[in-house]
Amino acid sequence: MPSSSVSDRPQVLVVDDERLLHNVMSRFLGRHGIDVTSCTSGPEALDVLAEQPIDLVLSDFQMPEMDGLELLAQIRERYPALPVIIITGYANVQHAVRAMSSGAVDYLPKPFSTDVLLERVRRHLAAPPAPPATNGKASKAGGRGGAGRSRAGRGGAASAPAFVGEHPTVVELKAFLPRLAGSQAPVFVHGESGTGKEVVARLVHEQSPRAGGPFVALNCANLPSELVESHLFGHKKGAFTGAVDDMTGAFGRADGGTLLLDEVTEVALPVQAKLLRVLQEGEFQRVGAEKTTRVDVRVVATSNRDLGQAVAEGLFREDLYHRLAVFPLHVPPLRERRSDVPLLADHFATQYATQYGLPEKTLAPALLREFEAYHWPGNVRELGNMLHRGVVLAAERTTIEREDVLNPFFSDGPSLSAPGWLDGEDAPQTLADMERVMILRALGEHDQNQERAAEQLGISARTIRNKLKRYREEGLLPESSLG
Ligand SMILES: Nc1ncnc2c1ncn2[C@@H]1O[C@H](COP(=O)(O)OP(=O)(O)OP(=O)(O)O)[C@@H](O)[C@H]1O
Repeated sequence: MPSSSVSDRPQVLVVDDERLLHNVMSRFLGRHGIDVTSCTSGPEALDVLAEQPIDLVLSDFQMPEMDGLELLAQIRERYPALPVIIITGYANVQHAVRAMSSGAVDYLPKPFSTDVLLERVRRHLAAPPAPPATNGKASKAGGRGGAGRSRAGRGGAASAPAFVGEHPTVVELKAFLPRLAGSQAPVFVHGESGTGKEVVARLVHEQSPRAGGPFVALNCANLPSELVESHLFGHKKGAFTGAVDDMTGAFGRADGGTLLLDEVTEVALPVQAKLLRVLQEGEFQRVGAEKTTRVDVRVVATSNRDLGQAVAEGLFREDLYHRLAVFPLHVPPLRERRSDVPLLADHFATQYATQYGLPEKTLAPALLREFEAYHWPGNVRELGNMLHRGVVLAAERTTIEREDVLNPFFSDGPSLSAPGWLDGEDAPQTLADMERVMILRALGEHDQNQERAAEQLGISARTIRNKLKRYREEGLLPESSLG
């Protein structure tokens, strides 16, 4: 069993009942400067954790004595900040979702390549194992100490964006990112405004070998047409009236890193030809320059238009489409992942309370229910804005009430009426679903007053009570809305 004799190397604990895997992992990770301690069961793992500092746990999901989830729960309790990666069966999305929602930082579907293993392990450790001077000491000093390593303190992770969400589509998207991030290929992120496309683009950068390089974002939709080229490629002094100095464009600034081209479909056709050239040849000409400039830039492009459709409409070059859409990703609208609303609401409540130095807050249960039924045309951005407002107006209170976010003075208040609530994948599929959504909405609108909600719906309050009881028994009400 490898020991922690080289104390400033990262220490990984592998828990798996397959011994063969131990040898492979410890030899492979050892060659990359990471020490591995292995054991074959959950109870043994807890003993190891009590005795020696560990920076990350890799545990199998299925084990005879104590399964990976049970071990995860024990670790969360004893060492809340210690990162745990769960190894799941191939394509077992349910296991993956359960692992992530139980607090695993990641999951690794079997079989995995050693490259993927190393990439995941490195990502979740405090810092890349090399150079050693930046790792070890600091990570050990701030190490477990009985409560695991601080997640926020893990190198790079503090500044890394978090794509909050546990809906299966979000879990799958997040699991897919590291696989494409390692390549050089362009990524195209499609999704409605405010769904988190830029967050995804930043994650691609953070998880790529370019993470140490610049991340430059350029919104192509906001640029005056005559300046698009300058902003993209830069210009020479005197290239046109107003070009009083040399200017480095976005491609130049992103050299060695990642360039986000937001709303790429808004770029005019002639400029699209130049974009194609940079993507194909890695070189471009600054406006007014004779020489070409070479750059090493990874492009992530986003749009809320369907690229294929933009091509069909003649707005977007087909060859550029094929260049960009090597990895086409779709970020679903929030109404198609409503189960993430409580989590996101919590995330923003904490974020803004911390920002303003206000007490921690939760949403009034009735308001949360309304949020869960709302169709969120502005997606996550809209939810974030509502919480920003709610936190500020709730001020010293610890509960955000309906009036805090839906004040009649606000242009979007006082109702979270949802004309589009029948749209989207999460929309009610059966009459029973629809009935449930309507009952919950009516209760939300009437401050949980069952008599008034019943009156609005033309049913008796007793029916509402009975239905609520059944929804609870069938687990159709989120925990958060039981209060
Ligand atoms: N899953 C998420 N977790 C945490 N914050 C999120 C998430 N998704 C979006 N946000 C936040 O919501 C806001 C909008 O996200 P973002 O700018 O990435 O959306 P977008 O799809 O790029 O929008 P647009 O198309 O309008 O540029 C940002 O403040 C972002 O940090």
